[in-house]
Amino acid sequence: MACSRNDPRIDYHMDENTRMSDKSGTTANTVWHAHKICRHHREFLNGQRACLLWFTGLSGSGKSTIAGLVEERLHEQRKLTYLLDGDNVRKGMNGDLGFTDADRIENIRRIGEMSKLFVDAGVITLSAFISPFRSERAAVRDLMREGDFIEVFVDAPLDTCEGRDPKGLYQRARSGEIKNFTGIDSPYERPDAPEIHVVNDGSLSPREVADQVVGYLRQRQFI
Ligand SMILES: Nc1ncnc2c1ncn2[C@@H]1O[C@H](COP(=O)(O)OS(=O)(=O)O)[C@@H](OP(=O)(O)O)[C@H]1O
Ligand SMILES: Nc1ncnc2c1ncn2[C@@H]1O[C@H](COP(=O)(O)OP(=O)(O)O)[C@@H](O)[C@H]1O
Repeated sequence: MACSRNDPRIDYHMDENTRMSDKSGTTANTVWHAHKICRHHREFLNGQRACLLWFTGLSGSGKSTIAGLVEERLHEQRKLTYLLDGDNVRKGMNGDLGFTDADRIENIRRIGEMSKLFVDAGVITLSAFISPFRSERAAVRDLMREGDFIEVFVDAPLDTCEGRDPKGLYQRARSGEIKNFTGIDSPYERPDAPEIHVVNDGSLSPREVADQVVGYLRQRQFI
């Protein structure tokens, strides 16, 4: 399917929002290069509207499970997706970061920038990270174009998460073996106004919860 420069469905103006943020000012002597092929061309090619689904919640709340099921549903509908997941990213690009507040802030900053690149590639991006601080989630939202950032609060009570404890981390945090564990001795700031708030306390199956997220995407015509 060709994408000509006369296609009325495409906004060919350079997207200001594809510029990387520079809070430190260290890129003052670099100049943004506007390439001919932009996000809109890639979305056209992919036959979809890109967005960022940002899953936040306690460890064990079900972020990975729900995000994975949502991705499967999208894949079945021939949508191009990519799922960035806390444990996986920390094994690679963010392998140098731990769980102090400062490291979590840097973790989310890098993931926000990376998510933005995926969205710019025209991909429906799913990012599943505890992302415990409101200010960092707001910073990622600010990186994105209005309407592209969909915050999904995976809400499960701490005692439910602790009861699941699939990796035995809560037990180790309670015994003091792991420090700065979210919900134990490190804070989790609940979202004030997430686009999607799913309660994943076990009263619904993961599939039913994932359906709520897919329903939102359908209702808002992302898919
Ligand atoms: N101290 C501490 N606190 C919270 N979580 C811990 C900790 N140490 C290791 N883990 C494991 O790391 C996963 C969370 O990584 P994230 O990158 O999502 O965390 S954060 O957003 O930077 O807060 C998290 O994965 P999930 O359980 O999938 O959330 C844990 O497996
Ligand atoms: N709705 C649910 N009902 C029962 N168990 C669930 C539900 N959602 C997730 N789980 C289970 O809870 C555990 C933690 O889920 P996970 O997706 O790894 O959470 P997170 O990524 O937030 O740490 C897993 O063992 C998963 O199978």
